[in-house]
Amino acid sequence: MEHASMSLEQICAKIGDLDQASGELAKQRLERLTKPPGSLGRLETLVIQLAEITGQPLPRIFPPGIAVFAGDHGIVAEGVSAFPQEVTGQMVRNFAAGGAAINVFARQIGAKLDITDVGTAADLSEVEGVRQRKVREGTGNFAREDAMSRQEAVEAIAAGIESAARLIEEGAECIIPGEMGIGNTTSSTAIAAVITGRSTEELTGAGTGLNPDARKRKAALIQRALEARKPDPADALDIISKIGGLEIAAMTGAILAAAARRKPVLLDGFICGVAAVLAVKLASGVRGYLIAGHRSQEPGHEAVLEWLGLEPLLDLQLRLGEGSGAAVAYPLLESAVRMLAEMATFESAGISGASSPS
Ligand SMILES: O=C(O)c1ccc[n+]([C@@H]2O[C@H](COP(=O)([O-])O)[C@@H](O)[C@H]2O)c1
Ligand SMILES: Cc1cc2nc[nH]c2cc1C
Repeated sequence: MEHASMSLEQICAKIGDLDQASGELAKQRLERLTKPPGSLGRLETLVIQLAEITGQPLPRIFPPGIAVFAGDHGIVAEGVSAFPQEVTGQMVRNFAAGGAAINVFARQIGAKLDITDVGTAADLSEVEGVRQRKVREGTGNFAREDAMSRQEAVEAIAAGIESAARLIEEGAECIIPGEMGIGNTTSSTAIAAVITGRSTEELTGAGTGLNPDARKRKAALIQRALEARKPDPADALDIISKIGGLEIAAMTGAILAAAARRKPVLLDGFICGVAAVLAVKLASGVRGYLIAGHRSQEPGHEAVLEWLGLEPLLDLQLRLGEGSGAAVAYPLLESAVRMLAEMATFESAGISGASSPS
C-alpha cells in the first residue's frame, strides 16, 4: 500500500516521463506486422502510447480497475439538477448491489470496482462494499460560500490516491476513474470555465436532463458564483476548494496515483475530464498518461478535451458518468495491445512487403 500513505507532493514528484524507448520498439514492431503501414490507424498510436506509459514494448493493460467516488453538492439547493440530492446515496447503494450500468460494464471487461463515499450527504456506513472516506457531508453551496476548505480538498484527493493505489496493488494495469454526484456538472462547468476561459453560457449543459430554461438559469448562476468566489486559475487546490467537488478531487487523486505508477488512465466523460485537467494543473507530466474514452454530450467536455489535447476514442452520445463511457471504450485498448502482441510479421508469415516506395 505504498502510495496510500504518500503525500500529494510526493505523488506529483513521482510522475515520470513517458518511456520513448519502449514506444520506439512498439513502433518498429508495428512496421513489421502483416498490414499496410499505418492501416490500423488510431489503434497503432494508442498502443505506442501504452508502451510509452507502461515502459513495456508489449504493453499489458489487463485487468482494469475502476475507482468510483461519490460526493454531494451544496449547489443543488439552487435547483441546478433534474434529480434530487438523495439519488447520490441511492445510486451508491445500487453500485454496491451490482445493479448500475458501471457494474454491468465492469463485469463485461473483467474490472474490479472500488467504491468510495468521499462526501455524500447520506449515511452509507452500513453498506457493504462501500469504503467510507467521508471528508464532509457534501460541499458548501458555492453560490454562497466556498465548497470546502483547502485541507478538505487535500483529504479528498488523498482518498482518490488511496483507492487507485489499492486497485494497482491488487493487480490493476489500467485505471478508470468514475463518479456519482447529483449537481456535479454545475461544479465541473464552473471549473471548466475558470480553466478554459470560455463563457458559462457556452459550457453549460443539461446534466441529468434540465429543460432549456433551467439550463440557462444554471449558466447564469455559475457565472454569478464565479464572480463571487474568484478562484485562482493557476492554483488547482484553490479551484477545488472554492468551486469543486469531493468526488472530483478524489478522481484527481486517482489519476495522479495511476500516473505515478505508470498505469494508463482511461478517462470517462465531462466530470472525469475536469478531474484530469486539475491533475495536469498539479503535475503537468500526467498529460501523457491520459486516454480519452469517449466524448460526452455535455458541451463543456469538448472544451476540456481540447484543453487536454485529447481526441476521444468513442462518441456514443453518452452522458451517464460512473466511469461508464471509459469502461465501454476499454476493449479498444485490448484490441490495440493484442494486435501488437499477436499479429504475424511479414517475415514470419512469408508475405511480401510493399512493392512501391511508401
Ligand atoms: O460523465 C458525464 O459526461 C456526465 C454528464 C452528465 C451527467 N452525468 C452524471 O449525472 C450527475 C450530474 O448531473 P447533474 O445534472 O446532477 O449535475 C452525476 O452523477 C454524473 O455522474 C455525467
Ligand atoms: C439515476 C442516475 C444514475 C446516475 N449515474 C451517474 N449519475 C447518475 C444520475 C442519475 C439521476
